[in-house]
Amino acid sequence: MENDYKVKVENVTKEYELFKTQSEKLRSFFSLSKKPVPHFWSLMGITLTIQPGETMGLIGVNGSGKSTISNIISGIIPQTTGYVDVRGETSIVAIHAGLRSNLTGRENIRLKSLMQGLTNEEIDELMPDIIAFADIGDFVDQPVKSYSSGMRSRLGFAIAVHINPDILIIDEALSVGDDTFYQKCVDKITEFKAEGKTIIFVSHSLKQIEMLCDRVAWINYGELKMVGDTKEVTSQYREFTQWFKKLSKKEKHKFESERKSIQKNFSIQNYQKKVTEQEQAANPEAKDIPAKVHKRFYGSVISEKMSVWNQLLTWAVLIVVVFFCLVNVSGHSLEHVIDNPVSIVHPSHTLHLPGTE
Ligand SMILES: Nc1ncnc2c1ncn2[C@@H]1O[C@H](COP(=O)(O)OP(=O)(O)OP(=O)(O)O)[C@@H](O)[C@H]1O
Repeated sequence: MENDYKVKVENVTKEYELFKTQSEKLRSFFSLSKKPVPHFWSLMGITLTIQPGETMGLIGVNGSGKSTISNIISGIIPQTTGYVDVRGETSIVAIHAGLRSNLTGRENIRLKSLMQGLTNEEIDELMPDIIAFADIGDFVDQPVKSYSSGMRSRLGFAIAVHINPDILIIDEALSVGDDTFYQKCVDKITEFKAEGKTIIFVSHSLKQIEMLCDRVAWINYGELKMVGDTKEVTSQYREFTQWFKKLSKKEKHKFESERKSIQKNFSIQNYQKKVTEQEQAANPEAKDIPAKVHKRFYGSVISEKMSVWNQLLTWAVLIVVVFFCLVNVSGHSLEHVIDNPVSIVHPSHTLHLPGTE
């Protein structure tokens, strides 16, 4: 059914600005810098629907955008353009996301559970089960920064499956655990599937994908190359990877740099125009397609740059704060400074250092 979905992403893109320093990033945020910054489009228009109870696999070579789309769906990062509708609570298990390094395992369990809306009493009840599932011994009271990647994954997985999310997103988290833990996770995922939960499963292991997924989406250098039946998509992907492996080092490099160059030079305006034209061709009667496409592209996105109004407001607040600080330091009353503005730079009292007149 068209409307009976758990996750829907339409024409989703993600642009990164490749700043060299933090100050360059800050200057750009306040639109203070005119220096052009190289751009990279990690996603160039992904459209995907995931049904309730479905386990959707995400495959693709390194850097193709699997984690980016998973993070957008789980709300960790915003999309640059496009429509994202997620119906339910998500919980993501990823090697590099979700855990605070300076907090202990136990503190992370509490924090993540609180963020998921659980009460302290519910967390106290769940804590022993989560700790038992993670099976990381005394490390549970150590800061997460001291954990190995396998231990992080164990803890992340244990938390994610116990807080009972509607949508479980597993991003490469099974690849770092040992065999026993891997089996435990597979059993838990199978249990989740049997309960009718929705799962997004990112993996480089086609064996895992084939064992667990109902459908698979192949993300290829920021684009959705193929989506469909697990066997069909994995077989096409295998063909591609076998073809790629046979290339010489130079050919591989050429292929990858051509793809990356497309991602650097992607134009969101041209993409929007293309989508509009395609939809107009499919439905020539409809008059409002450009407006609908525009709304889908920009209707639910948060700008990562400050708008002109916000910039003006920020400057106004800053000026007022500085003014009041100066009035305070000058020692004059506000009325006095308003009547006599120059007095703001002539303090009402002079500091005398000890031993001086
Ligand atoms: N914060 C960022 N700033 C700049 N570029 C980024 C950032 N995060 C991701 N990228 C780029 O976006 C592209 C997609 O990254 P992503 O991590 O989504 O790929 P992936 O398919 O999950 O890769 P892998 O299989 O290696 O985990 C990569 O080229 C990556 O370098």
